[in-house]
Amino acid sequence: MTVLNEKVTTDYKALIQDNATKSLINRSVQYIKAGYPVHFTGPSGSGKTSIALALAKKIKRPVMLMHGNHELNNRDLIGTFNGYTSEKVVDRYVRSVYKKNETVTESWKDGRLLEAVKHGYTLIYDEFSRSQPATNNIFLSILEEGVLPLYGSKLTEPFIKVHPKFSMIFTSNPQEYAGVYQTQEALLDRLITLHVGFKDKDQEAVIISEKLGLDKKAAEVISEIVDDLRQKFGDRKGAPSLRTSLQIAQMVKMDDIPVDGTDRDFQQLCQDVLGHSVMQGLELSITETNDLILECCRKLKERER
Ligand SMILES: Nc1ncnc2c1ncn2[C@@H]1O[C@H](COP(=O)(O)OP(=O)(O)OP(=O)(O)O)[C@@H](O)[C@H]1O
Repeated sequence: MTVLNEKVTTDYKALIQDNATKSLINRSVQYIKAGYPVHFTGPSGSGKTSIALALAKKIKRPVMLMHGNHELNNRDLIGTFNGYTSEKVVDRYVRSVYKKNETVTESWKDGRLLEAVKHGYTLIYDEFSRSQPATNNIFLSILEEGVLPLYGSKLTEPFIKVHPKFSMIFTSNPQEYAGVYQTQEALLDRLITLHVGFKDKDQEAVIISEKLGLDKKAAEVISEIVDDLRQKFGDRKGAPSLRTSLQIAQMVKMDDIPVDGTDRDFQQLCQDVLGHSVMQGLELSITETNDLILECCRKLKERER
C-alpha cells in the first residue's frame, strides 16, 4: 500500500509545467472540486502519472496511489480478514480455582479503496484499465450512489458512505496497448476524460534541461533525435517517449558522455536506450534498427555539451 500525504516533499522540479500543462491541472482541480473524477489518457510516457500526482498535490488531501493490474480484486480494494488474534487469560489467584478465558477474533485489514473512501483521501488509480472491468464495477457504486458496497467482507454494514472529501483521478493507456481491458461505457461516462499527448521537441528539450540541469543545447540534440525517430512511427504505438529522452540525458550527465551525434559512446547509448522500441515498433531487424539510430545521430551537427 502506498500512502502519500502532504508531509511528503517531492522534488519541486518533478513536473515542469508549460502553459498547457498548468491549464490542464487548473481545469482538473475545478472538475474535482465540482465532484467529478478526472481521467488522463494518452500514450505511455506522455506524463499522465506525473500530472495526476501534481493535481493530487493541489487538492491538499492525503493521496492514495493504486496501480491497475489484472489480478486486482475486491480483497485488495475493500479489505480482507488476514488472520486471527487470540487472547488468553489464566487466573490462578486462588490456588484451588483455575479460571481460563480465551477469545479468538478475526483481524480485518482495510483495502486501499475502503481506506481512501473512509478518510476522504485523493485516490490516484493509475492505469486503471489494466484491471478487469468486473473489478472496476465497484467504482460505479461510488460514483453513482456515493457508497462503497462491502461485498463479501463479512462486515456488519453492507456499505459505507463515501467521505465528502474523497476524490478520484484515473489514468490509462489507450485501448490498443497490450494488457489493457476495454473499459465499460458506464464508467467512462462518469469520468471527465482529458487527453495527454507527447509534447513537441522544443517543449521536451526544456523539460529535459530543467529537470536534469542539462545544458539546453545538449537537451535539444537529445529531444531532436528522439523526435526524429518518433515521427517515423506515424500512427504505430510504442514510439519513444519523453521517458526515453530523460534516460539518455541522465546517462549523458552521469557518465560525462559528449552529446555529439558522431561520438561512438553517445551513438551506443542511443542505440541501447532506443533500440528495443524502434525495432519492435517499426518491425526492423537489429541491424536496420542500429543503422537507423546512427543515421538520426549523424544527421545532427556536432554540438557543445
Ligand atoms: N512535464 C514534465 N516535467 C518533468 N518531467 C516529466 C513531465 N512529463 C513527464 N515527465 C517525466 O517523464 C517520465 C514519464 O512520465 P509519466 O510516468 O508521468 O508518464 P505516463 O504517461 O504516466 O507513462 P505510462 O503510461 O508509461 O505510465 C517520468 O520520468 C516523468 O517524471
